[in-house]
Amino acid sequence: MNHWDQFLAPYKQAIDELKIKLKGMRSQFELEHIHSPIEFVTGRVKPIASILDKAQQKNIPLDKIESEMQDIAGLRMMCQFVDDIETVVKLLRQRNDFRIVEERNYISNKKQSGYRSYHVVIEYPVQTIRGEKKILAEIQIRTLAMNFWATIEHSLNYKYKGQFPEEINKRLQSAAEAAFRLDEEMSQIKEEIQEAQVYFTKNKEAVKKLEEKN
Ligand SMILES: Nc1nc2c(ncn2[C@@H]2O[C@H](COP(=O)(O)OP(=O)(O)OP(=O)(O)O)[C@@H](O)[C@H]2O)c(=O)[nH]1
Ligand SMILES: Nc1ncnc2c1ncn2[C@@H]1O[C@H](COP(=O)(O)OP(=O)(O)OP(=O)(O)O)[C@@H](O)[C@H]1O
Repeated sequence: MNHWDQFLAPYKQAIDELKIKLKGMRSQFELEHIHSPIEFVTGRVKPIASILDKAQQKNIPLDKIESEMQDIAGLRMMCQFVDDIETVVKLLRQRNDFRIVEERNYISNKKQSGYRSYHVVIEYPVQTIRGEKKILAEIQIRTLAMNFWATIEHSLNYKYKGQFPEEINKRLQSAAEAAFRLDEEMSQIKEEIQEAQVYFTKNKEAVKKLEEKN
């Protein structure tokens, strides 16, 4: 096994386990027919090239990566409404399978780029054949609109390496503003949307039961 495979193994295990656990939270809401504050969950282990780039940019020596790079294991929890983010954060704070080491609120303090999200850094214990290993993981909690903007901006960042032409910069700022307004509009009609979703889920279940009968 090469050095990187060995180093990344507990991070991969943590992502696999946490994806199941966080998706499990959504299933529990569905089972009880209550609006789930979690729409979907994704996770990834940071690519090696990206770990090395970041270590170089932030002057992190290789033997400090483990303790200083918080996003080698990264998860994202997407929500329909801004209010749901707080609900999700509260649910994370209640859990006892990891410890929260830091929270960063880029919703009340949006970044200069226009980026909005709530970040929770956790210390997660991975059980290995050589005993327990605690690793850091970053959970980003955001609405679908915040995620849309961040995904597009991330791709453009990759292309322009952070140096956007003025025109693109302006468009990104106005798109961030539009995403913010979209979140506000959706919050205004939240109740209506949720009622429609419950109605839709119940209808879907009734059809399924009928199909099973026939
Ligand atoms: N698309 C996009 N994503 C961002 C932006 N800022 C932060 N992120 C995401 O959030 C992660 C880092 O979160 P931060 O809380 O800013 O972490 P940090 O250690 O202060 O800064 P980094 O050096 O960016 O890791 C990044 O790896 C991205 O996934 C942004 O302006 N645009
Ligand atoms: N917490 C996360 N959960 C899920 N996916 C993520 C998370 N963080 C980043 N990603 C995604 O993983 C892929 C690789 O990301 P990478 O780590 O190179 O980017 P980044 O997070 O912007 O990194 P950096 O902090 O080094 O700028 C990208 O598609 C990115 O959107």
